Amino acid sequence: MEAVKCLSGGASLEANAESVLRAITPSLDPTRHKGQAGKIAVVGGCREYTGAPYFAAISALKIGADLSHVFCTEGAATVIKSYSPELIVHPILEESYNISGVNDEGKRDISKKILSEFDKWMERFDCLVVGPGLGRDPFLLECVSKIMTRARQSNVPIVVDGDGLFLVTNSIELVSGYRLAVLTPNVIEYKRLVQKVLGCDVNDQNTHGELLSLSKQIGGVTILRKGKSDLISDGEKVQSVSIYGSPRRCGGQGDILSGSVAVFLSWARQCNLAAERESTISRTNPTVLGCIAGSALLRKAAALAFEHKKRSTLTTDIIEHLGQSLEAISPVS
Ligand SMILES: NC(=O)C1=CN([C@@H]2O[C@H](COP(=O)(O)OP(=O)(O)OC[C@H]3O[C@@H](n4cnc5c(N)ncnc54)[C@H](OP(=O)(O)O)[C@@H]3O)[C@@H](O)[C@H]2O)[C@@H](O)CC1
Ligand SMILES: Nc1ncnc2c1ncn2[C@@H]1O[C@H](COP(=O)(O)OP(=O)(O)OP(=O)(O)O)[C@@H](O)[C@H]1O
Ligand SMILES: [Mg+2]
Repeated sequence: MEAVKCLSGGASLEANAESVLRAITPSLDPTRHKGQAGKIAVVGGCREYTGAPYFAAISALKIGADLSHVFCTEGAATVIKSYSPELIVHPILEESYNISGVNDEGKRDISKKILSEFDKWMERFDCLVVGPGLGRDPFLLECVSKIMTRARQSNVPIVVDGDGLFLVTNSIELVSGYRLAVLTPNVIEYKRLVQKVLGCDVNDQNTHGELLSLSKQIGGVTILRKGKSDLISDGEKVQSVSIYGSPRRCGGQGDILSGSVAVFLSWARQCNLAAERESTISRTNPTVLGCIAGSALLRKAAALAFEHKKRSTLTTDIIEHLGQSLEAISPVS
């Protein structure tokens, strides 16, 4: 059966997400060492937000990544560490309010130090997630721009979400033409991107054409437009994931998605390299496969959590169902 079918024109076809999940999820081979199932880093976590980076990073582990790091501000680090001992937390980012008495030269030194701390780790990561709970502090965002540029130079894939999209929308050159970038905008983030990049308002009469144009205009980055159905495009075609999820719209579900996409795209890249037979999946862009798999798994976990918790379903309940949802599709043999 063809796992991924799609049309290149004005329509999208529902992706066969279960086949994608089965094809890219690696077996638990005893010869594999720690790290081979994925090393993910989330860049996010500031004075206001500690939940979002935690949701993204812990989701990556619950799906099956081996190591999950968080790069955040010092204040956020203690909080995130106390949520979970599983996460490796680096308190390296700085916000303006914390360095208000420092002159320009001092700020340049701090920025250099942040980058060199990050550099020690970067080449080890299979994917970065930039943005969950990052905040919008100008000094912090300037440092994160440099981190993204460095990741790009090293060909590390980047999933951009939340405040990372605020940064990228205002500095589109950070991702423009980078085929290993994935943008995961919600309704508002998508609207801002369309306005900035295409110079017009969102056109609900031409959803697919618009998504294709947006992706092409940014040089073929993959875009996952979140909504009632998730729409995914790398500028070649549009695919959708509409599996029934949950009617609860509690905050944090997008953060689960960004951590999940990071893991699945890393797996899809490994599996593409190893693929010998000419299947539809092996010919599909791994960033697109990662989006299809992440969207489908989140929706299945949300449906299961809702079955149990109904109106009181929270993001943490959905995270607890990620493993069970993946097991139902791709069981450990
Ligand atoms: N626990 C945590 O730490 C969490 C932290 N998070 C982090 O927060 C940061 C900012 O992210 P964000 O998504 O809140 O900001 P943004 O996109 O500017 O939206 C702001 C406003 O847009 C509106 N709005 C939203 N959806 C809409 C819709 N479908 N249709 C219509 N309107 C809609 C809505 O406006 P309102 O209804 O309040 O008028 C909303 O207030 C980011 O870093 C993220 O990672 C979150 O991940 C959550 C969990
Ligand atoms: N109207 C909807 N019906 C069904 N599922 C939806 C709907 N809107 C969003 N979703 C699902 O919830 C997931 C998160 O999308 P959402 O728009 O809530 O992201 P977000 O605003 O970035 O979330 P966060 O609060 O984490 O920032 C999407 O992958 C999508 O599958
Ligand atoms: Mg979000």
